[in-house]
Amino acid sequence: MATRKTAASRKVAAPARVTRAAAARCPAIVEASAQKAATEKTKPRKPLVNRNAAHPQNQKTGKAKAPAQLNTDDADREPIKAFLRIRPNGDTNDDDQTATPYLKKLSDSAVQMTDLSGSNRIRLHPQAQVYTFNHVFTPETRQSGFFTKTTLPLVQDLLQGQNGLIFTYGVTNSGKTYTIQGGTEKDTAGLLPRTLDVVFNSLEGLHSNAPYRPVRISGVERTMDDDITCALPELSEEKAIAAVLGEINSQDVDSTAVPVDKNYEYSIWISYAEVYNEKIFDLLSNDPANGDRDSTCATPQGTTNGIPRSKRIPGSSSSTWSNLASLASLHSPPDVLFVKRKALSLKKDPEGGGKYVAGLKCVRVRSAEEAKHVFRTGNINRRVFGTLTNAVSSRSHGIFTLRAVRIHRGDPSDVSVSRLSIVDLAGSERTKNTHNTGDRLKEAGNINKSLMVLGQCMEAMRSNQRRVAAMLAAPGRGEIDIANPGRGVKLAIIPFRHSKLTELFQDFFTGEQGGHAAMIVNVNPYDTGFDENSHVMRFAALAREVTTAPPTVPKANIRQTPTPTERVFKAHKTPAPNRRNVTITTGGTGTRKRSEARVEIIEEDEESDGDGEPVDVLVDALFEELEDLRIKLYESEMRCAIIEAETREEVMQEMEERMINMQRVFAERLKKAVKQSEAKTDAKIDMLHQFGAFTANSRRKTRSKPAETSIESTEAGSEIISNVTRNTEDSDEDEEDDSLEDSLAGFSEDEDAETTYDDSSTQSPLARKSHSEAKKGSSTIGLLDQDMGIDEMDADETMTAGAGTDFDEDEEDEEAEGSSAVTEEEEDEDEWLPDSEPKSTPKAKQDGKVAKDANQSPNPRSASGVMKLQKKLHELSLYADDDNDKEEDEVVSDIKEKSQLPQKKEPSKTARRSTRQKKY
Ligand SMILES: Nc1ncnc2c1ncn2[C@@H]1O[C@H](COP(=O)(O)OP(=O)(O)OP(=O)(O)O)[C@@H](O)[C@H]1O
Repeated sequence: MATRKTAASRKVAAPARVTRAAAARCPAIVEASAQKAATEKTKPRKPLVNRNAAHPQNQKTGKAKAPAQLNTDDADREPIKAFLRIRPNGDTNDDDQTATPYLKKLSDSAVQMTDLSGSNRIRLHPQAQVYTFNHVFTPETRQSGFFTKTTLPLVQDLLQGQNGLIFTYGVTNSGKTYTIQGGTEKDTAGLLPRTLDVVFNSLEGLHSNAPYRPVRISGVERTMDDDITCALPELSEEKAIAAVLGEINSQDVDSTAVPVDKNYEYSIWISYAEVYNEKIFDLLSNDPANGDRDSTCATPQGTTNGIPRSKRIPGSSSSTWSNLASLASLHSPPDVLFVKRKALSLKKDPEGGGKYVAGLKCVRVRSAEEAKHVFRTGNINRRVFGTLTNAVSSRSHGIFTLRAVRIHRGDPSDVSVSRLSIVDLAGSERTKNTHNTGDRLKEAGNINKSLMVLGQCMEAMRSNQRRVAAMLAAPGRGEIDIANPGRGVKLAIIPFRHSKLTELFQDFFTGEQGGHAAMIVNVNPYDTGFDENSHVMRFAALAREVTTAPPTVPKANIRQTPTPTERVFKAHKTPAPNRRNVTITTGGTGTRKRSEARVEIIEEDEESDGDGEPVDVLVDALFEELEDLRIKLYESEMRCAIIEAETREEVMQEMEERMINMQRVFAERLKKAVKQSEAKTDAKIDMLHQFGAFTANSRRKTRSKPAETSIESTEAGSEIISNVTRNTEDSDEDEEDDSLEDSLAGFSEDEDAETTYDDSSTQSPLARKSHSEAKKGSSTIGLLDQDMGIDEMDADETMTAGAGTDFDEDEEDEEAEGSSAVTEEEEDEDEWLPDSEPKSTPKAKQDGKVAKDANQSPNPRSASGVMKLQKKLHELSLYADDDNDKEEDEVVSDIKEKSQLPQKKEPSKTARRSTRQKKY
């Protein structure tokens, strides 16, 4: 057993003063300060004392021993153990089955938390954080395995006379209650029923009948009552109540047993309290003080205790649960059922530094079954008073305490009391997530306040422990002088008193007896509360650094008579009780008629503890102010989140509209560009067609032309074609030349010429169409050629646009002289066709006519044709877009050049005539 070293000095904190800056920031402080000053006029002000150090016995000496948490040089001090339990997904309907957890297990003792929300909000903390624990339990962990690792060592400590504390911490719906109480299915019993099983399994045959019962924190008193127990509901009643409240936990039995010292006999005692709205209530109380016969079940005649009497429930007993049980079986339940309870006060234990709940019922149990029954009874009360108003969430902190009184078999004066507290903390939650108002907001505020204070206590304890460790490490600075505290290490005040929850735990952290502490952090990684969960994780990280005093087994002071104040409440003036209305619905399933009953819950405030402790108004005011600011912060965070969401929505809509507009504009432009491109291509094809028509007319003549002329012309024609083709391809790409396309569209409509060129590189659909039409024209010409007995020319030959220019000129000249084209053509054919060929057959004439008709386009070599073509080329070049201007110009000039080329070389008409004559 570890012995504790004590420091020879202690610190007394300097009285708190209101600074000007603080007063300016916080008017409430000023007000509180004024109140305080008024109080001080009548009563001499006590300095604010570091309660951890202020033990009355120690004040007698000039130098006091250090508080428990200062003994950092003691190797036996151990940090609070922290276990993480990850809840599985999919137990509740509202869970998103496909959600990705934001928690990843890295090892048996580390997890990584990553915010997957993708929110752009500025966070105070990095998005991915690694947290370490003593052990990380995955969702697959079974209740039995979890119990063995986390709670069983504490049960063993309890039976060896050491104190223990285990509490669950986490946001709402993270599995705290499941961890402690268990589920309804087989093998899902929680750690509390398992603890009861193990305790009674281990104490088999070692039960004591000694008349001792535990009092206050760790005292015992001799009791006259042979059998102290509380009134419990009958099993039938319990089932009926379960029908009303809808819950019975798994009835599994854990068969584990731990070794115990057989030199002792043991008696086991249970208390069950809850802290609700910063008030402590006894969950096992069923006596008139908390809910008497007349007040919980009023008769129709008159009133009792100021509560109007309603219908009396036939056959019901006086207790709350029996009334509830009756409610379940009634055909006509009462209109209003009144239940009343009174808050209990905390009193300072004169034998230790901590506080105990005055009047809290402590029930002796002799078997695990009996203990579970008591626990279920307490749970009924907890649900009725605390959670009926919110069926899905625990709104109170449930504190279940098992006390083991050990009496030595050989020495009846060797009596000690150890305790194990199992605490189911209410879910920490933010107001913004629950949208609570009124009573719910107050509840949430109080829950958060007590958890916040718990965190602050941890923080202060950690920092004090660090400072003391640093001080002890420095030579010659091992003492804190009470007379001159400024010289020693300055320790922060641990704000235990600012919440009922921490006040209750104070003794555990700073008391003489010490103990082991474990914290279970419950997390639902599929929940949306990332921020809340990261807050929980940070709390766990903080708690792991806090150490508790090593457990001791001091002998209990045995008191002979019970203190009357613990049994009887003093008559005093209390504020008006707090009233809440709850509607309980029963039946509605199967044959049972559905009925509703209104339950009015009356909660009276506790008495003033009257222990004369100074209450620091300033610190209280600061805490209130802090709470106000916290709520305001949440509200503003919520407003910011709403504004952010709205702004995002607006921006998104605006962007969407713009995109739709852009899409429309681009679609229109694209349509127009396609149209224009096609028109442009058509225009160019028409131009080619004009040359093609000319070629077709001249083809026959070309064959008889001198070889050099033909070659020269062929090269020129090929060049034109390649230029035009290239330009046509380019023009396909050019889709945005509005004005050019418009003009060309008109141009294209005017022309209905056909083309004879055969170039498969043309890409546009319309061009292809024209191409196929041109092919038709070509085949017509081919037919003509065949009919005329001329071999079909190849493509190059067909495209020899300049080959027959001489003869075209002849035609033009002859036209100008008034001769018909047909006659001239015939003449020419007669002139140039070989002698073996028939000069002119009627069919050939007919086909020649057809060919002529098929080429109605203006002849580019006629004066008007050239002018027209030039005009159109000019238009084309005028409207050509900038990008294609150069190429268009090239083509245009090319065509012009080529069209002029023969003219330059053209011999005079007389010369040609003389040439012909010479030939013949
Ligand atoms: N480890 C688990 N395995 C299976 N189901 C679980 C587990 N943990 C929690 N659950 C289920 O999740 C739900 C919520 O759990 P529980 O009521 O224990 O949350 P809580 O943290 O106590 O919430 P509150 O703080 O609001 O009381 C319950 O339906 C419970 O059965």
